[in-house]
Amino acid sequence: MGSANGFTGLQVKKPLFSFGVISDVQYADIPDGRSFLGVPRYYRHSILVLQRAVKQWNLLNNLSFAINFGDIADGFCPKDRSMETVCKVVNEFKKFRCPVYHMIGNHCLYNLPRSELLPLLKIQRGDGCAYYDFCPVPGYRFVVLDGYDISAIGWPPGHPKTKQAMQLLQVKNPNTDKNSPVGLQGLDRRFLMFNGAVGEEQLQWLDGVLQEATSLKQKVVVCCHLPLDPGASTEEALLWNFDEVMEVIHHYNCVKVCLSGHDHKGGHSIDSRGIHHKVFEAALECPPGTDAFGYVDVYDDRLLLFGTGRLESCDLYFTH
Ligand SMILES: Nc1ccn([C@@H]2O[C@H](COP(=O)(O)OP(=O)(O)OC[C@H](O)CO)[C@@H](O)[C@H]2O)c(=O)n1
Repeated sequence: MGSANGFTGLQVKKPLFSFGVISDVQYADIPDGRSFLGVPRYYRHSILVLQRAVKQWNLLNNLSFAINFGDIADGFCPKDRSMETVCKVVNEFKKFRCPVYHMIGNHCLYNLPRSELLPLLKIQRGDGCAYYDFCPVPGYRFVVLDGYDISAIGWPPGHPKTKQAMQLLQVKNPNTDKNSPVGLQGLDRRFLMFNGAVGEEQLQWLDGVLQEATSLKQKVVVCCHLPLDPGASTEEALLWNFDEVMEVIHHYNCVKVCLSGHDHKGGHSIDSRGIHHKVFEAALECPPGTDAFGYVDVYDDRLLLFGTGRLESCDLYFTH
């Protein structure tokens, strides 16, 4: 049996399908810098990581699609170069021979408004939201959440969703700089302007999708730029209403794995109901010559993640 951890048995079973993964490319044509916490960021090198990812995915020749977990261009990109920068990264993804499913992150929204960003990423719902689902095979469904549905970034200033987000931040974060977690305790440290929430309509949509998946006996993989479990992520990176989303997910047995980005160091946990949460290591934080991308082999009872470089391989065996 195959294993992402390098252990192999006698029988090699073919996966049902496979897909590529990469997160937080955050490319910009600017000198290297550091995160707020001092972690080095290699803005020009990150697109080389993406190029090597696409090369690997094409060479493998057995992937059905790839998923980009968001933040394709960095917020420090000069605003008059945002469009060309986002297009440059999207064009690298287009060199992959199969479909690429994108999701939006905070840095995407620092660069472009939703009205310009979503058509480039081929997310075309028509209402400005960026959640959707797809079925690569009849037995599996992927749900892509819009973690910035309720957000202080990305919607126009007077938009009801901007107002809702600002009201929540006003209550939850007393700091003048709403990106600062200073003084916030424990899980409350997630109430930062660079995070967001899944809105009521999207929660109802998620509930409907999981109900349908259950009746069709489909296994579900939930994808979101923002992590959904405190065990897999720092508190500062969590979706504001991760608890409400997980309440919907835990109502059903169909969700086996949740995948995300945003917390650049990566992480893994198994939550109280046995669901795996994997946070992908960021392409942006790979020192020159190193990588962070991978691919996933999907079976009936597990996902095997094969990471390259800083993206850690792991076996995600379903517990139910
Ligand atoms: N403790 C912090 C962290 C960040 N900021 C400021 O918030 C803005 C966005 O931060 P940034 O690190 O660029 O966001 P990423 O999406 O790249 O990374 C995700 C986080 O690391 C998750 O933990 C930026 O203006 C920062 O300076 C802050 O004020 N205080």
